[in-house]
Amino acid sequence: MGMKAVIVAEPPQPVVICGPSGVGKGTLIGKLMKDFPDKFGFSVSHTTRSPRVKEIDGVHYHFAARPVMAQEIKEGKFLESAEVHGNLYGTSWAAVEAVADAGKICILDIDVQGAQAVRKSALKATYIFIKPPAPEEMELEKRLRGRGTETEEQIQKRLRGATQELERAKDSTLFDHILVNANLDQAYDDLKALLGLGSPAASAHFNGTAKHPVNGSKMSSNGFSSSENGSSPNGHESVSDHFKHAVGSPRTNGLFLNGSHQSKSNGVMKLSNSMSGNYSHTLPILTSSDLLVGMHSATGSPRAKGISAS
Ligand SMILES: Nc1nc2c(ncn2[C@@H]2O[C@H](COP(=O)(O)OP(=O)(O)O)[C@@H](O)[C@H]2O)c(=O)[nH]1
Ligand SMILES: Nc1ncnc2c1ncn2[C@@H]1O[C@H](COP(=O)(O)OP(=O)(O)O)[C@@H](O)[C@H]1O
Repeated sequence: MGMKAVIVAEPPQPVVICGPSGVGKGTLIGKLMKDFPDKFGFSVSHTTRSPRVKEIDGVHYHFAARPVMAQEIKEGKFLESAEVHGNLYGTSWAAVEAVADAGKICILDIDVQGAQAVRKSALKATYIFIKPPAPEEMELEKRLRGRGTETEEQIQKRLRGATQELERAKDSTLFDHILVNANLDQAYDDLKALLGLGSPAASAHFNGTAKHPVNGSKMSSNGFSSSENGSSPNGHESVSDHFKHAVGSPRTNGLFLNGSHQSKSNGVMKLSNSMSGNYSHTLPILTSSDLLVGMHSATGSPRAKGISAS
């Protein structure tokens, strides 16, 4: 029997996390990154807003001057960008590729406009909206004040934005899952379940399109810079096979793409030999049109073109 080259199956598609300011996105993502550092990678966005005290350039955000970022957006370096609360925010292609190249699942913390743009882009992803418990605006205000990172004016801007985001998410077909962050521990467990971490049953709807509201109740913690202890939750070992074998997902340059690829193509594509599993070749990235060929073909379709044994 002949050797068959297949596209390496890992990692599965990126996860887009949205939700109003103060709902706990950063906190939940921080926990996920801390408990599963080898599995998830954070897409470090660019922003023109000023860093908060504990924020580190290149870790939480790439803090950028507006003219520089605006220019880079023009040059096509961004997968999406949006004006949020009076500042520019954007996801660079490099940010998601860095995570994909590391073989990890990319987590994007972006606003609803960003999520809509990603939906329209070539990147294939799973979309989760995080909601506060009722009364929603009051809870957000309490959390934002508790976080203590914004001025009064900024808090007001965020609350106005929150009302809009909650409204937009309501009837939206954009999100695959809606998760209520009432109790933090519960919400984190729910998030892990949605991501297929924990119970095999949970992973089944990871790729589903049905809305999946999940509830919890209350508690608090910090985001990335939190001082939570290092104990990992249960479920670490029972990571679903879904994460190890993303069957049939087209992968180009480390990314899962839907339609036409917009920019960038200077990386390498990892291929593995189906006989040996983890044995991998690299080949120069193909052109966009080459990448589209066979995108919808099943796993295992031979992609012999350009393979160079390494
Ligand atoms: N479109 C888009 N939104 C982003 C990006 N990075 C962050 N955001 C969103 O911008 C909003 C403000 O983020 P941030 O300034 O960190 O404030 P916070 O939400 O109050 O913690 C949030 O809704 C983020 O999800 C990005 O790269 N693109
Ligand atoms: N379930 C929760 N209950 C109460 N407070 C929470 C909860 N989740 C997060 N927080 C707190 O709310 C504040 C905002 O959370 P953060 O993660 O910064 O939100 P976001 O990134 O969505 O703006 C933080 O001080 C955080 O500790």
